[in-house]
Amino acid sequence: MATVAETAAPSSPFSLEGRRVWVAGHRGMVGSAIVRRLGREGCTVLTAGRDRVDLRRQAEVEAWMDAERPDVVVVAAARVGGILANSTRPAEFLYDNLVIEANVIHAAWKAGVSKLLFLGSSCIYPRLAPQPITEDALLTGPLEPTNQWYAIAKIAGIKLCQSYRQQYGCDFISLMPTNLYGPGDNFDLTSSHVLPALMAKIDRAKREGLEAVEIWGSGQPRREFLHVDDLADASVFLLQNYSGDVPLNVGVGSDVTIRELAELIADVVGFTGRFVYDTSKPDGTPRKLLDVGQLAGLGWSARIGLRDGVENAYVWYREHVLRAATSS
Ligand SMILES: NC(=O)C1=CN([C@@H]2O[C@H](COP(=O)(O)OP(=O)(O)OC[C@H]3O[C@@H](n4cnc5c(N)ncnc54)[C@H](OP(=O)(O)O)[C@@H]3O)[C@@H](O)[C@H]2O)C=CC1
Ligand SMILES: C[C@H]1O[C@H](OP(=O)(O)OP(=O)(O)OC[C@H]2O[C@@H](n3cnc4c(=O)[nH]c(N)nc43)[C@H](O)[C@@H]2O)[C@@H](O)[C@@H](O)C1=O
Repeated sequence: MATVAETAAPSSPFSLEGRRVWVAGHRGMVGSAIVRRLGREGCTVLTAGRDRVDLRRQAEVEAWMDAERPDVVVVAAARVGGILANSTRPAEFLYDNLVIEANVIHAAWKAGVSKLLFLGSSCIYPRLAPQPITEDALLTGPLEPTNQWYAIAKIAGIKLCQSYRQQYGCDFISLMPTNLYGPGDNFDLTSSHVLPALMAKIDRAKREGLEAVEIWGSGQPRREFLHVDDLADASVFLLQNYSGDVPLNVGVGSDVTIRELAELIADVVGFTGRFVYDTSKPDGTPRKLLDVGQLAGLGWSARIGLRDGVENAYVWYREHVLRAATSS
């Protein structure tokens, strides 16, 4: 297989300067990080909250696109959640994601958008894909049952980008980020991913003098964690430097067990108690380490190490989530 570096790097970078860039989902963790990062590119950032445009409504999406005429679209809006939300709300994760991405991608084609970036997820790959997972593992085996609904929707998003490229020549690209964390994360224990959930639980245990913190599952699954500011930087880099139909992996290239993650967070927070494993909760996929060779070949690598990133996220959590909770 030819690498993307051989086939898809444009001869000159796509300039964002002076462009109108719509970040759909700008209030989310990823969307807000991409808005912050675009602040350095000399473009006009366009945003519309759910109150203005419900992305599940095709007519609202097309009216917004007609009125605002973006040159570039970033699809960072989605129904997102951790293992529990994914497995208990399958209809929302499948329907919302299918409809949002179909509406935005189709409207972008109709409006003649020059470049579109679609965000997928590492959960699109087969549950037992060989590690580290290369991009060509897509659709080679069964999905992880806990998030198959979301994965199917994200695979459809990739195929939409590829089909509009093939039939209409649209420069629509897809990125597959690994598990993300950072400022703007969701700390609600019923819908969050593991890193913010453990940060909130461990911080509470420290403040309330609790002896133990509950961890779902066995603690043995491995996960790769990318700081959202690195993901935002990769997104801008790939808007400028990538024009291919391969959905590109974005990660750090190394992973940790959930137990190791909990120990790291405990060290950052200053919690010295125990962990208790609730094995009635699902482990999910045993491992999903991304192969980031194609991205490195194009010239981008992550910069924020896990400890530094967790420290940064913890500062944000204390300033924005805890402070808001204690002042209300
Ligand atoms: N978080 C992670 O670990 C990972 C995320 N990703 C991908 O990154 C992208 C962004 O995720 P993340 O920032 O974490 O998610 P968030 O939940 O933080 O943000 C999602 C955004 O989408 C908006 N949105 C959802 N539904 C609608 C709708 N019907 N109409 C308008 N806006 C809507 C939300 O609006 P509102 O604020 O009004 O709710 C919110 O701003 C997603 O595509 C996700 O799949 C990929 C891999 C890992
Ligand atoms: C990004 C990715 O995120 C999702 O996949 P996931 O990685 O399995 O999700 P997660 O972060 O919620 O869990 C990771 C691991 O951690 C364990 N775990 C321990 N204790 C807690 C805990 O307290 N909360 C959570 N959520 N998990 C916990 C948990 O049991 C699991 O073993 C996809 O659904 C999909 O949305 C997707 O794309």
